[in-house]
Amino acid sequence: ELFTAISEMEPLLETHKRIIDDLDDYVDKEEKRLMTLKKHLILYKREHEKALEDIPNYLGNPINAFTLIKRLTTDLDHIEHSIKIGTDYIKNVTINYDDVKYPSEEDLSGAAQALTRLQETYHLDVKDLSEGILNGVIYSTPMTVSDCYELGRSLYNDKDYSNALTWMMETLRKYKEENEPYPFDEVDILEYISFSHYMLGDVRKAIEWTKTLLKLAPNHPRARGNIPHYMKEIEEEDTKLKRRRRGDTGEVTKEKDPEVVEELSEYQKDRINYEALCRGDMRLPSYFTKDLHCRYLTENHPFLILARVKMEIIYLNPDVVVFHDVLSDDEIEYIKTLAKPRFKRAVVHDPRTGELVPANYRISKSAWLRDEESDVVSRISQRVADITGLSMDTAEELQVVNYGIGGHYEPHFDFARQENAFKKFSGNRIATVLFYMSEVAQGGATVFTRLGLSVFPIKGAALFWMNLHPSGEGDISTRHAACPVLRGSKWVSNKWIHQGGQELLKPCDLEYQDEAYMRKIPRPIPKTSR
Ligand SMILES: O=C(O)CCC(=O)C(=O)O
Ligand SMILES: [Fe+2]
Repeated sequence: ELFTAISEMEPLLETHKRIIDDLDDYVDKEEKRLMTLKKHLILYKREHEKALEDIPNYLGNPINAFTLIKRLTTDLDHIEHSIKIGTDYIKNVTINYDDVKYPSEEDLSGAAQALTRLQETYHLDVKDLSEGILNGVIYSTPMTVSDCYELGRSLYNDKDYSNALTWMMETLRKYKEENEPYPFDEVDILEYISFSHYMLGDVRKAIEWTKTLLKLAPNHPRARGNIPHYMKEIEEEDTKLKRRRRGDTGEVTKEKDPEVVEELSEYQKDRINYEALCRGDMRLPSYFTKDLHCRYLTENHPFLILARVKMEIIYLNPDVVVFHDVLSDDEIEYIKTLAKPRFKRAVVHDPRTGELVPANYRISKSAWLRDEESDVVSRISQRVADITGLSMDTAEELQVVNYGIGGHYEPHFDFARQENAFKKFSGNRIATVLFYMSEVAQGGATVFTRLGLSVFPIKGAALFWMNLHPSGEGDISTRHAACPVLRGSKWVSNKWIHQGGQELLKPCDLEYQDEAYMRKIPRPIPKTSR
């Protein structure tokens, strides 16, 4: 898949350029050929009109007689030849090359889902989006009618009927404004609209739109066939409703399981927080933020006395810290270059099978880098050890990540909740160091859904937090996510530190963590006006 990482999309621009050059050449040749044909045609028409004015006189002129015959013999051969060259040329034109990269249907569907994810998370207006407007600013060329149609179609095929409907309505709006030929027409758009309504359970709307369709195409076989089918469904629904009102449904109504409802609303709450945090629509109360501060980190390692690290405490209990300027631009470029050729689509643990599988809720590409393969990688590991005061003996390799269009990682814990999930490692993931290797033009924040904390990437900085309580139990308040990238390309790398080897070392500010149990986590305040 190319859509899962921006860096993988670069070769597509080369493909695009090649198609542009060849099409340019083709159109040029065709235009010249057609110009010649057109010139002949104009001449013929003019001559013919002249001839019709006075036929005997016209044909009586020997020159006219000759040119007419010529036109119908040799000229005709030339013209036929010219048309034939055209068709041969058309036949031989190829814009499908074997040696370049192409996106697949899966990429199209991934990119379509990414667009709707951005639309939903960042509350984007569909009309603005299709006109290429983001937050009131023009940021790309408007989408064409056919772009909107393909997007709607792809969403429909992915069974996302609600978004398919939104985009088909937008397609219809644009279609009516423009007057150009497309490989689809209004009837096709209307069919998607009515079907989407039907799939969403709104049969009445489905009928309404099918009737609009039938006005344009009275003999449309599917539409005609659907009307009685829809009518029957409405009738059945009405009788069911009447029976239910009379109380003679014969259905056994099950008691709702209160726990299931509870679980769902917890998830929904998390979801609402997640999206609001991604938009930067939450803030922490001032009684809490007043204790946050910046300082130089000089403890943990003698090296730090010489090269002090700028430390910004952005959350207390559990402590979330940003270390500034810990990676240089050169190191970042080096790491990116090393990782790129090894990129694979990020996978997650399937709790049912225990296998690693790609998932829609984690869209990115990543690669793992070992300390032994480069001085830069081992130097970074050493830096993590110096800064955190933790042992790297049992840490994972450096994971380099690039997010694609709308790339994200939905709320999760970095620690494992199953005993055997990290069997290769010594213990659970005690701490995370998340290096930001790029800024992100818009979106792409790291957010902590239970803390109400949004962190927007700063190139060269690292985010650090402990995933486990001192007891070794997972700290559920560390639930976090990577927000969808709205504009730009997001690069990060993860260094996950494990429990093994930390026994004798004192993790950073552990006293604070002990105190944490006593303190209540403040609830973030939603920003009322944006
Ligand atoms: O990219 C981010 O901001 C967070 C990534 C993350 O949480 C992870 O990879 O586990
Ligand atoms: Fe994470």
